Amino acid sequence: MKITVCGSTGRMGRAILAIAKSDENVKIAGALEYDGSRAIGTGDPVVSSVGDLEKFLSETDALIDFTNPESALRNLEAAGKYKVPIVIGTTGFNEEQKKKIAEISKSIPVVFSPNMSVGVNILFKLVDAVAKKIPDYDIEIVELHHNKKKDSPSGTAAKLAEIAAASVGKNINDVSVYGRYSADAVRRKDEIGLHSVRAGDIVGDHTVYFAGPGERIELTHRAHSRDTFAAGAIRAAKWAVRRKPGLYDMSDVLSLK
Ligand SMILES: NC(=O)C1=CN([C@@H]2O[C@H](COP(=O)(O)OP(=O)(O)OC[C@H]3O[C@@H](n4cnc5c(N)ncnc54)[C@H](OP(=O)(O)O)[C@@H]3O)[C@@H](O)[C@H]2O)C=CC1
Ligand SMILES: O=C(O)C1=N[C@H](C(=O)O)C[C@H](O)C1
Repeated sequence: MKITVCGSTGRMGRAILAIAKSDENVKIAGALEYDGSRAIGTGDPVVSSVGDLEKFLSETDALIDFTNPESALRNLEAAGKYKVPIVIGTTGFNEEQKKKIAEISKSIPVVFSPNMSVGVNILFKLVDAVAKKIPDYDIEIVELHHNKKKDSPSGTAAKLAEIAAASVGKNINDVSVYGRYSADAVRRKDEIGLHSVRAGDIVGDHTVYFAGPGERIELTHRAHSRDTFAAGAIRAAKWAVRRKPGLYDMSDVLSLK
């Protein structure tokens, strides 16, 4: 399978290329960076401009994107034009951008997930199960990431909150609270709080708290290495090339549904 990676010199792009190089079933068709990046023309494989994406797509079985929401949408449109399946690991999309992703997935397979690790996708299931059993317990989510991360809360924390809210019969837009900085920050009963820590080189930790009278449950996932996300992205790409057009996530890839 031939893959092209957008955001190839980023933290995730480098991890994906390293894993792809050690997989005899994967060939790297393209390693792309934004037009004007100092990385262009350097590296092994040589980094090319995303401006040439269409040229690479004709030789690509699956595109993998770990960039930012704006460039991911441009790359998705090109993938749609060339009918190339795409794996989107990028996070931080707004509702309108998510609608665009859903629209283009009518013509190509799109695997779109804020977290490609096996463990976090199991955590999604655990949170749903626990929330349904104890819907009256207070739910709070804390995520920790490295000090270079742009979006907050993490895409994973946002998804955990969405799942927890739906599991107790709420819409996350009605109950989410981001941090608490106020002289009047007393918790409302149905709030779901999301809190972000940015420090050092933390790869990514997520904890969901369920707190009730005299006790609490903490469900925590800690990523030790970006390899877990990178391996998941490559697994998703291999899976996507055998699928019909549609919007999929890692629970489809991992058969967790
Ligand atoms: N789904 C998952 O499992 C995971 C998702 N992520 C998400 O992936 C995204 C990337 O994370 P990370 O690798 O840490 O971030 P980085 O900033 O390290 O990497 C992003 C890369 O994309 C490059 N880039 C920017 N614009 C373009 C463009 N138009 N075309 C091609 N490349 C471009 C950046 O270049 P430059 O730095 O020069 O701007 C950079 O090299 C984030 O949204 C993050 O939240 C991260 C880990 C796991
Ligand atoms: O930016 C990161 O690093 C990560 N981003 C993803 C997110 O926003 O959820 C996944 C992972 O936690 C690492």
